[in-house]
Amino acid sequence: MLALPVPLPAAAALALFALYLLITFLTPRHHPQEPPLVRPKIPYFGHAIGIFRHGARYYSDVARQNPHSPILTLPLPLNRKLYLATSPAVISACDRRPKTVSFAPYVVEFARRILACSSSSIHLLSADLSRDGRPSHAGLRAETMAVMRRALMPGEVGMERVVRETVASFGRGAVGGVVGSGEGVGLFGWVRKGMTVAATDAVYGRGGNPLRERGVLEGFWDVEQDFARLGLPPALSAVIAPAGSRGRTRFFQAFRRYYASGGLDTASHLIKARHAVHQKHGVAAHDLERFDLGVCTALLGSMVPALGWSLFLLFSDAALLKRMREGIDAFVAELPREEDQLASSDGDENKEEAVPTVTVNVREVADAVPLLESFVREVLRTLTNGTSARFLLRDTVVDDSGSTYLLKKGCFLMIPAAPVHRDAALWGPTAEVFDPDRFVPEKQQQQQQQQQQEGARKVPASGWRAFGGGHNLCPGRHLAMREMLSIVAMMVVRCEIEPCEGSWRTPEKVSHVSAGVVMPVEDVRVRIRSREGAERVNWRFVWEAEVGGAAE
Ligand code: HEM
Repeated sequence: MLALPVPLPAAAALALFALYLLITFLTPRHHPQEPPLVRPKIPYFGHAIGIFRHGARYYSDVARQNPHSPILTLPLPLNRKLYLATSPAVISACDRRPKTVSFAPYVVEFARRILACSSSSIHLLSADLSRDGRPSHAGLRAETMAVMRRALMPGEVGMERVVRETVASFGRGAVGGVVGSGEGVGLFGWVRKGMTVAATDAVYGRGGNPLRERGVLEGFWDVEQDFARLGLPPALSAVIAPAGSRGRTRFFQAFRRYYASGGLDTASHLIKARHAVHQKHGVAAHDLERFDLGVCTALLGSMVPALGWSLFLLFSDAALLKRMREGIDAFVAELPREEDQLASSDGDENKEEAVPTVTVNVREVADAVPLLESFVREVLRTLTNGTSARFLLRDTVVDDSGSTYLLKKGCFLMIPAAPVHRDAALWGPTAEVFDPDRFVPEKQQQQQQQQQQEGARKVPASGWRAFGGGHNLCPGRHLAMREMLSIVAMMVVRCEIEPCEGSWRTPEKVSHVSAGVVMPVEDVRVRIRSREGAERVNWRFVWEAEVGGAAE
């Protein structure tokens, strides 16, 4: 019999020792000045598994379990480290250092893994980070963001048009489609389809909108669902995320046809301005369609669940709906009705009747009914699960109430919004409660006075982070708020939403990497019908000075 050179228990011990050495070697060292270390429950891999499985919710859970420090260190496999910042002071300190606490490396990784861009585009994006880590102001990424920020500024004609067309299209397509049919629909699925079509029609042009091609809309949402898995190497992601991989390919093909067939001619200023920057920097033709996956993710990823939850939380709360309706109905009742439009009545061409046109300026509604904006802000406060992701390009020191923390070059930094939004030290004892009146000015004043009397801290601007913060603060925030306020106001005026089951049931929530707002695990079956008297009106919901805009 062949004798083993080493007895079995000794070999096992040796192997374990080698593994221990390997893990020790690959476990990052912790400097005493760095934020306190949180060891994972499953040695070595624990945090990585948690992040992969639970996304942003994992950060909130770790923060909740470790309330003693405003910033924490999470060791990751392969010698990597992630800092988790949760206090407004540390967060503001990080936000103030965009050159060293940078988002740019994530953009490069996103383009490489999710958009699967060619090496030439990766090179162009990487050029935004010069050798010493300072972002360049003339690179592809910096210029693209600059034109996007400009195009999405309040008051920009293009931006106003996008809001108006999105709201009108949602009214025409989504509301017009279900009202009167009497059929049950899944509320969140209905919002998803209606908003995807409406928002992309407004941005890419209705005629050539690639999201209207068969299967592309569904494919896009499969990509969002499989987002984390699509970041793996393509051969692997095709196996473990087949729906997302197919959806991504279908999306790219549809956008390739869009550019090839001159779809850009009818696009919004936002898309045309981005395209001009791409041309200027020589982005390869086959990468154009890939960057649009990034645009659609930003445009819809958070907006769709946020709108779905807004409608759910409003229509499932009879008392809240009543208060909202009283305010908005009173405002709308005062508006002039233009009786000059004739419409044929229900297919009978000989019988025509006058249909009044009512133009509702939602900015004025929001001024007259502060509950509307307060409600939407509270939806975002309580259901946001977004995370500002950053990368340390140099060693940096940040402080909080006299304590200083060293953040090392090459580490990740995550700023999840949820722990800040649920911090009782900022929001008071009702921090965890959904309070639609929280942001109504009178209530805010009362709260501030009370906080002053109790010597408590005022909620700082960085305490509400639904749209992130600092240099990378969401440039679509005005668009998003205007569209949400307009669509909520329109639904209040025009529709009734009732649960098919007889009573409302709140769905469980899950967080997805690509969405800044939690998603429902299951949809809620509802019936949507027109409010009595609302169907024979030609409604126009506009924002601010666009009273001359196109009617539905
Ligand atoms: C309710 C809807 C929305 C929410 C909650 C939301 C939230 C966010 C958050 C949390 C970030 C990351 C900010 C950071 O890193 O600190 C972000 C970034 C971004 N958002 Fe939004 N967003 C919404 C709608 C939109 C819309 C409609 C657009 C329009 C295109 C948009 C475009 C962008 C872009 C381009 C970025 C990247 C900014 C950069 O790289 O500097 N977002 N958004």
